[in-house]
Amino acid sequence: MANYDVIIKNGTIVTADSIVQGDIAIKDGKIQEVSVGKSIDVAAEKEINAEGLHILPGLIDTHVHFNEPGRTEWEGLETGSRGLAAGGATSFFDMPLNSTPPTINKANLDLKKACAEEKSIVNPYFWGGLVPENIADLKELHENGVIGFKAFMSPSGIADFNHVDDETIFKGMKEIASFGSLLAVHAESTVICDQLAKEKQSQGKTSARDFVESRPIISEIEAVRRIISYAEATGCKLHVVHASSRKVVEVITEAKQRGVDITVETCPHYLALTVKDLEEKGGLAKCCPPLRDEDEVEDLWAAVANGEINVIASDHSPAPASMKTITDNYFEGWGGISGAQSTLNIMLTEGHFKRNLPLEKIVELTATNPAKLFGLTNKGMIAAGYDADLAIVNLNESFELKNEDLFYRHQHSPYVGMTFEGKVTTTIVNGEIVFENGKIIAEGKVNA
Ligand SMILES: NC(=O)N[C@H]1NC(=O)NC1=O
Ligand SMILES: [Zn+2]
Ligand SMILES: [Zn+2]
Repeated sequence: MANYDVIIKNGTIVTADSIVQGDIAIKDGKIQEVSVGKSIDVAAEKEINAEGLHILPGLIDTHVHFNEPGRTEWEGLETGSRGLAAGGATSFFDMPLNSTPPTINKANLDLKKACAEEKSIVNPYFWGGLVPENIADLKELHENGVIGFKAFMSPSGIADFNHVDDETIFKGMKEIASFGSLLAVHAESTVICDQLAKEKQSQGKTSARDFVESRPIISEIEAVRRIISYAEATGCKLHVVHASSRKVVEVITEAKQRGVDITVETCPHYLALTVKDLEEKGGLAKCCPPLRDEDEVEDLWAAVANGEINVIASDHSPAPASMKTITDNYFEGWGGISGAQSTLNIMLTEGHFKRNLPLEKIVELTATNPAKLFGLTNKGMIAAGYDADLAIVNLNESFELKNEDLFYRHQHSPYVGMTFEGKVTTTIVNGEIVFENGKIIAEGKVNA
């Protein structure tokens, strides 16, 4: 009789504060024992030899758009969660848009939960939406387990998910504060972006550079400053998603120092791609806020290294290839990066290997902080009692990402063609191996 379900032997165990050599024993979906310096010699149903491999807490991707139900032809819970598993992620927080209906009331949340229950091969969590029409629904969404609320301060690109006016922000934040949840914001200034876009388009200026100039860093800063004021006026906890520049992060850091309860996310694309990629790759590299120039990328890495960023998340927001094709007008075509499978690859290649970012820091930003900030008390850590959500990585293996490696509904990504150092060999979710040596092996799931 096996005492454990799985034992991972002789791996290099990476947490947010240490790197040690040891064994990990798993039973009933939980880490039962982590043994450093002494092997666990107990029978197990499955033994994984992790000699020469690194074991990280599975990534918790706090920002994905899996678009199901209703827009599954763009991306779905099955394909999206497979992409995550292949990239070493074991949990995700799905955004309230671009599914139809959007997650703006309990009935819609229930629909999404049912889809995820049936199809996701990693742990699903959900954001609720804050839109001008649903302040009365926020409390019930909170009581039904949403992670927090997401609002757009500028148009979302989706007809059934309206962006918030200032009055909605204020009322919504007051309401969210009353039951102790938090608001995540897409912070770009509607006025600045709309006016600049109109000017550009009326002059026939529609290049990649024109598009980027129509959504300048100051537009993010204006929106972030405004929302910080509302946070201070209402006492609502705030999380700013996808900051594209350290200049945006600095405004947040200054507010933190004043005692504002605020955190900030950035995404791999702002750390690995530039306007040049937008020019060369076209729609594949289009997103909002847009990619910035090289000096901004270096500054953002400095912010990551210095602890000014709380969370790295993918903002995976794909669309069919036809919607990502841009011929000459960059104001057309879907804005959203297809990238959930590559977050760890980018953090390892561009962060650890190229810029000496410690592995512990990568774990902190992709797993430990997300778990702590959003109340996932059993996740984001490798220690006895925690959920057995793990990514096993071979840091000595490199590979070039190919379209056919992607598990998404649409096999494209701006990261295709990049050579990554470090490859995920195995992903374990709640003690079950869901991905191993290039293959999804989750049992009992749709088409697994
Ligand atoms: N609706 C949606 O997914 N929007 C996302 N895409 C993007 O590039 N930025 C976003 O906020
Ligand atoms: Zn956004
Ligand atoms: Zn998003």
